[in-house]
Amino acid sequence: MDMQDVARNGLVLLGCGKMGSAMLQGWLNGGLPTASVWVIDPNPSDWLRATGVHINADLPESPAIVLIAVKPQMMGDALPAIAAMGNGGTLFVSVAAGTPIAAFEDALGAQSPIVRAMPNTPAAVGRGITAIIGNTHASAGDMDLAEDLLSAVGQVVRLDDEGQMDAVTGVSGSGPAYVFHMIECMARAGEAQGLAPDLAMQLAKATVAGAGALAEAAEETPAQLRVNVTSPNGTTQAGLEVLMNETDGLPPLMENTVRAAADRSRELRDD
Ligand SMILES: NC(=O)C1=CN([C@@H]2O[C@H](COP(=O)(O)OP(=O)(O)OC[C@H]3O[C@@H](n4cnc5c(N)ncnc54)[C@H](O)[C@@H]3O)[C@@H](O)[C@H]2O)C=CC1
Ligand SMILES: O=C(O)[C@@H]1CCC=N1
Repeated sequence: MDMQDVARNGLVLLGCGKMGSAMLQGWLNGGLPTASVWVIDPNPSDWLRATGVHINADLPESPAIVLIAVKPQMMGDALPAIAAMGNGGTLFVSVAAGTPIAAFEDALGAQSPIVRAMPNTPAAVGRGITAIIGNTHASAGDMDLAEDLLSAVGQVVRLDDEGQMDAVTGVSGSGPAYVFHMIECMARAGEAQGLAPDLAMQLAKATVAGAGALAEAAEETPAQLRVNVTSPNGTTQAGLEVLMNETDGLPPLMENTVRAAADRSRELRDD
């Protein structure tokens, strides 16, 4: 099965909030026909209504893919709507944080191919990164199909152990929020140094976006790129002495941040 089969047999999206919309936007931009998409969501957004996809309509009996993008806490209410598609040719892909593959096998049938994925919201502009792992019934073809689908909205990496998903969630699933907060903080700090709010925000956004693009494109490591900015005894050195402090700078703060998110992912499994 490939993306043409997805267009032919249909894609069902269970839950289309922030993450579901980010991915759907990427697929529609990439050419997936709206007529091939069925969304189940009790509260469809204006954006979703305007896309022209089927919303809360009769579902195809055997779609190529069901993408599950509801909150982990809503899973029990939401899964019965798609349970009849289990144990057939449909591939289930869940992006829910915390919810383990075993929970989907219980709800959708032990023979169902299931891929657990952790994407992130830059998928909306084709710049996401998604980690995936399949259950024993997910064939090589199923994994390739999941990778094809998710590659349409950014990079895909495969995990070999479901236990890695909590750490992945702490780094890249939640990570965009850390970076957005860094933009907010840089802009606020610029204001504190006398810049107008709009200018401070423009400088902060462009700096984070440009540094990210350079980090991705350059041959050098991020550490070397940092050194390239840092003139001896110059301004960057003065700033980094605060930011890189091992006691109260970014290293312990980021370690605690990622740990807290990963711990929460572990807790969600047990909720
Ligand atoms: N927002 C993010 O950055 C990321 C979110 N995720 C995961 O994606 C999933 C969705 O998260 P968000 O999109 O942020 O949440 P959200 O709250 O924006 O979207 C959830 C959607 O599910 C719908 N919904 C509620 N009950 C339903 C039901 N019974 N049947 C069908 N739809 C139902 C809601 O109306 C809403 O539109 C979560 O499991 C989360 O862990 C994963 C990676 C990143
Ligand atoms: O905050 C959350 O629980 C979800 C999972 C990763 C990003 N957002």
